[in-house]
Amino acid sequence: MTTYDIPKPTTELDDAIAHKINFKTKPLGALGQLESLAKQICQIQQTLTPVLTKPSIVVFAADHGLAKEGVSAYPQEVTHQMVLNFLGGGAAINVFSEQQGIDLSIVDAGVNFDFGDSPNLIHAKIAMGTGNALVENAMSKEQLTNAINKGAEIVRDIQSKGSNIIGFGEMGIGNTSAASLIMSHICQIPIEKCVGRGTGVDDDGWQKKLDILKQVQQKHAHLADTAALLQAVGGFEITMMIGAMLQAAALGMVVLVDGFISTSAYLCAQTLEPNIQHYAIFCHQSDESGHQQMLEFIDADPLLKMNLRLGEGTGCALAYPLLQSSVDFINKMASFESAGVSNKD
Ligand SMILES: O=C(O)c1ccc[n+]([C@@H]2O[C@H](COP(=O)([O-])O)[C@@H](O)[C@H]2O)c1
Ligand SMILES: Cc1cc2nc[nH]c2cc1C
Repeated sequence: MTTYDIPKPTTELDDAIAHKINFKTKPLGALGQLESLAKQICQIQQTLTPVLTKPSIVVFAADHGLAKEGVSAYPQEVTHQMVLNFLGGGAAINVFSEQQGIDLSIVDAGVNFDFGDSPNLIHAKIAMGTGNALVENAMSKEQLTNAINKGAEIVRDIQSKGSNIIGFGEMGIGNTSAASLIMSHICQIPIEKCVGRGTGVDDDGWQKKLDILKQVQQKHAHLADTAALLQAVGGFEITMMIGAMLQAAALGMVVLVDGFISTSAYLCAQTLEPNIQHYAIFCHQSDESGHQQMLEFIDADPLLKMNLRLGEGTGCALAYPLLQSSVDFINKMASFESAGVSNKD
């Protein structure tokens, strides 16, 4: 599997960054998490004057063979119907990204539908959905490689148009099942702690989902590495997102991670290239029950906790103004010296 050379940002500017933040006109540390965010963005961009240019959100969409086992509260055709909704401008992510001035692209990574051309649609279909992981591998090795490479190519294109910050969203009926299986394997947490209600299955639906995912785990009991895991149970949107996240970090972009599924892709990316952690910002803690433990596993400090469980990159769009505030305060706030305010001794 292709991997990317992601440099650890140098620590050369760390003292100057800390000094700049600490001497703003505020009690020491009083801007809380906004300060660590500003520091991280300065480190990523290796500057004391960071900028966010052409913020972008990419929604990767795909269908899952496992959906036919009844692991979701909604039917599989909702995946393509929601893609049409994204293209028509009517989904939550359309509303929030427009509100924040964020460019939105929708990627057909493997939806079971033939879309025509549309200004915001990127055609990257690997297949009309994955194989049913209960009975076969979700994807072939070649499909895995193609998905990773395509994700990277999409990000290179977005970066070449001037973007230095990119949010990763997704849409795919059944994809909380794939994400739970990924989480269980990488975090070594029993599957019952990783399975949540997704789009809203009831108690019986949750039990059925758990039973099926246990059977999937038995079917794919021996997985050599992350590539084998993705081949066995991954989704095309999740896999393409991994290639995209790795490429974004390799290009020195700010990587915005959304909810449960987006973080499962990040888990794989971090397993492949641990240095991606320096570039990633975790936008929110989803209401999906496993997300908290997933975030704890990677020691992430999410910006928002709003009981969202939508996906689509909505958490990225909602968190974006906080990133803008962190960049603005470090660039625009007066220092004790420039404003003539007395500092503590
Ligand atoms: O982002 C999240 O944390 C999140 C949590 C629960 C559900 N979702 C969305 O719901 C869909 C998957 O749910 P399900 O029940 O079909 O597995 C998929 O389109 C996701 O974008 C997203
Ligand atoms: C309607 C609907 C919208 C979504 N957006 C992301 N996942 C979704 C799942 C459903 C069911």
